[in-house]
Amino acid sequence: MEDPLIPFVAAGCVAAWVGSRTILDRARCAKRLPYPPGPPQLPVVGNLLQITDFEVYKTFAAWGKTYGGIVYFHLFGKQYIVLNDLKTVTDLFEHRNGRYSQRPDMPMVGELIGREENSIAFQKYGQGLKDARKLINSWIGKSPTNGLTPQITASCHKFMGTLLNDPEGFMDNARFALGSMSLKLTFGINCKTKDDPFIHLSEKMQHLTTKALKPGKWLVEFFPVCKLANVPSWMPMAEFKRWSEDAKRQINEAIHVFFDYTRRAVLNGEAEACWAAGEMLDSNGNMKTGEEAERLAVTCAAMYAGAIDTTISVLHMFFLLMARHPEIQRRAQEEIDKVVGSDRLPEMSDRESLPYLNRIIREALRFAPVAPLVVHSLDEDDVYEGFLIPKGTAVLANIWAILHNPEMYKDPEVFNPDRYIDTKDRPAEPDHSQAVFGFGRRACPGSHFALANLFLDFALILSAFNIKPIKNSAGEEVPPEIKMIDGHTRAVQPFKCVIEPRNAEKAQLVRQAVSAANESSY
Ligand code: HEM
Repeated sequence: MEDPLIPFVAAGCVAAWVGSRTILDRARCAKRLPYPPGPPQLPVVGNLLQITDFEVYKTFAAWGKTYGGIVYFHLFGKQYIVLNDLKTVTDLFEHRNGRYSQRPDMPMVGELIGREENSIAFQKYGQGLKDARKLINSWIGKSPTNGLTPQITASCHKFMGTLLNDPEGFMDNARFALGSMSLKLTFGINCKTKDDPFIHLSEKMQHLTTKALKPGKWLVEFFPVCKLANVPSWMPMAEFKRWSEDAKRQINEAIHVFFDYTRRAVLNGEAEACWAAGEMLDSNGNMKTGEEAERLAVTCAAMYAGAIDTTISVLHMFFLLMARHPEIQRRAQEEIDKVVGSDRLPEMSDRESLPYLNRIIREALRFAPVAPLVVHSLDEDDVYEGFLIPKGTAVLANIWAILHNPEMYKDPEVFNPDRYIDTKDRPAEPDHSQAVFGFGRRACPGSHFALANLFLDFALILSAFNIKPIKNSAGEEVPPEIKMIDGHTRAVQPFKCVIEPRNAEKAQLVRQAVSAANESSY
C-alpha cells in the first residue's frame, strides 16, 4: 500500500467492520440461502493471501476446477463472486441483464477521482448511462463501420507510413495512430505528432485512471465503512486523498479542454465534421449548456478512454504473434495476395473474402483477452442455482477462463487460427471471441469499430510488410517472449521485432496511400 492511513485507526475500523459484517452475514446465511462455494477464508482478511498471483484470473480459473462455475470469496469483508464459465456468465449477465448491469462501488476510481460521473465505463447504471450508450451507438454501434471507412482507412495508411519510416518505433506509432484517429473523429482535433498537447492530455487521463485502478494499491478500496474516503485531505497520512483530489481536477479539466476546443470551432463556424460538433447544438441551433453539455463532454471523452488501451493491446499482440509464427504470417500473406493482387493494398471491402485473416483476428482476441476480468454488480439480492448473490457484490466474469477452457479449446495456450475449422481429425472449436467485449447491457459499444479497425490494420501490415524476430549476436533469430503487464486491461510489455517492406512495389503502394491520406481531410 502506498498510502497507509494511521495504522491503528485502520486496524480498529477493520476489526469493527469485519466483525459486524461477519455477524450480519452469518445471521443472513442462517436465515437464508448459502453463498456459492469458494476456498476457505481466514478471519478478517478473507481470501487475500490466496490471490497474490499477478495473473489473478488464473487463480480464479483454478478455483473453478474445485468449486465450479460460480465461486465466492471476500477480501476484508468485501464480497466477490467469480463466474468461470460461459453458461454462468450468459445466465447472469445476459439473461438477467436488467439486474446485473450495475458497476460495484469502487471508492478510488469511482468516487474519489470522480469516474462515476466523468466516464462511461465506471458510471452507475441508470438513465444517464443509457442515454450515453445510445449516443455512442449512433456513432459507432452499428456493423461494420457506420460510414467511417474513409477515416479509418486514412488513419491506417498513415500508420503504415510510420512502419516504413520508423519501424523500430512501431509500438508508440501504433498508439499515436489510434489516439489521433480517436481525437479527430470525436473532436475534429488534428494531431500531427506524438508530442501534440492533446495527445499528452489524453494519455494523462489514461494514466491517472490506470493508477487509480491498480489492484491492492489503495487501502480505501477495502474499507468503505471506515469512510476513509471522507478523511480530510490535510491529514498527514491522507496522501491518497490529496492525490485523488488532484487527479479528479486534472481529469475534469482535460474533459473540458477537448470539448471547449470543438465548441469554439463550432461558434466560429470552423468546426470539422466530428461527433462532438454534430451533437453540440440543440434542435433550435442553440449551443447546449449546463447538464446536457456536461453529459455530452463526458461521453465524448470516453471514446479515447474506451478505444486506446484495448485496441492497442490487440495490435501490439498481433506484431508479437506474427514475429513468433512465420508460417501463419506466410499463409495470411498468400491469402491476401490471392484476393487483393499485387497492384493495390487491401481495403475494408475485402473483409469477407479473407477467412484465414479473420480467424487470426478471432484467435488473437481469444489467445490474449484484453480485459481478462470484467466486473458487474447488482442493486438487489439475487438467487442462482440455490445460492445467494448479495446486492452490491462485485461479480467478475472470468473471460480468460472462458477462452482458455481446455474442455472447449485444445491446447488453449497455443495460438492456432485453424482451431475454428473442421479437420479430418477434429471438429471446429467454437468462436466465443466476442466475449472479450463484455456482456449484456454493459457490453463494449465500440466492438464493431474496433474489429473493423483491427481488420484493416492487420490486412495492410501483412500485405505490405514482413514481421520477423530480431537476431542475436550469433545471427540467430530470437522470437520475442510473450510478457504482459497486468492492469484493468492487459498490455504487451515493450518488445522488439524487425518490420520491413515485402518488396519495393509494396513500399511504393504504401507511400502512395500515405500521400493520399495526408492530402485528404481525414
Ligand atoms: C479490441 C478493442 C476493445 C476491447 C477488447 C474492448 C473491451 C471492452 C470491455 C471488456 C468492456 C466492459 C464490458 C462489460 O462491462 O461487460 C468495454 C466497455 C467499453 N468500451 Fe470497449 N473495448 C474495445 C474497444 C473499444 C472502442 C474502440 C471503444 C470506443 C471507440 C470502446 C468504448 C467502450 C466504452 C465506452 C465502454 C463502457 C461501456 C459501459 O460501461 O457501459 N471500446 N470494452
